[in-house]
Amino acid sequence: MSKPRDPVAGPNAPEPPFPIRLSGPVIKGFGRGSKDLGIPTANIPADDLSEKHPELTTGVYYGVVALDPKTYHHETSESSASTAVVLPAVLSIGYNPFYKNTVRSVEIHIMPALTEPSPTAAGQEGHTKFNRLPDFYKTRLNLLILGYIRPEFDYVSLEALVEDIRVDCEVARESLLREAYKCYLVHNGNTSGKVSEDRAWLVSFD
Ligand SMILES: Cc1cc2nc3c(=O)[nH]c(=O)nc-3n(C[C@H](O)[C@H](O)[C@H](O)COP(=O)(O)O)c2cc1C
Ligand SMILES: Nc1ncnc2c1ncn2[C@@H]1O[C@H](COP(=O)(O)OP(=O)(O)O)[C@@H](O)[C@H]1O
Ligand SMILES: [Mg+2]
Repeated sequence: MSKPRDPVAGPNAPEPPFPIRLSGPVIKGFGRGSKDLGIPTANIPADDLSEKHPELTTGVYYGVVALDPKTYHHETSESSASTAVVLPAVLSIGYNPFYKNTVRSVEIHIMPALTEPSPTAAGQEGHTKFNRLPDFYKTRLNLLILGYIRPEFDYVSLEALVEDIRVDCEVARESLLREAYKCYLVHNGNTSGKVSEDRAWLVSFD
């Protein structure tokens, strides 16, 4: 048996180089996320990543995302149609060693709001059902990466890869529930200037 993973990742407040801003239209990947793994990932272009963010090494990260409300309407949103909803996310940047890709990809799995029960919590009956939204290809996506979880690995089986991504979702969730991270997801009166600035960038789609 491998040893259990830490329930949270990274320091108690984001430290440089985080938060890192990434943005792009949602593009087609290899079509494996939903079909093979049952885990949809919104892919965004990775072309100018090494030039713009040389500090971003391959690996798994957590953060927060917003989708352009002009083309994506969140079903359960209480906000008006013109305000983007901010949701927690877990993402992988790299070559997916299990699939031996030759190009780097940025793939984001959007999780339910932290106020909702986690579909990926341990000890649930049967197969894990990962969060699924209506498709939003071509929609613009803004992402603030807030912390690093682990390197990318190769796996002995598809099941082992899926189980590690399930744990990544739980680690991301627990990490984002800390006050200095939660403030990116929910407004509270005393957010600092820098957090408000990053949040304003996150939900702006011109
Ligand atoms: C949180 C997260 C962690 C991941 N970790 C790994 C990993 O360690 N090794 C790997 O080969 N792929 C990893 N992946 C990538 C999956 O293999 C990938 O999402 C899948 O190949 C779907 O690709 P597609 O969008 O091109 O269809 C990870 C994906 C996510 C969302
Ligand atoms: N929770 C989610 N997180 C990310 N993408 C999702 C989610 N739910 C549905 N999607 C949709 O599924 C697509 C990704 O599915 P995936 O099987 O990874 O295909 P692809 O290989 O084209 O990226 C996204 O582009 C998006 O439109
Ligand atoms: Mg994908």
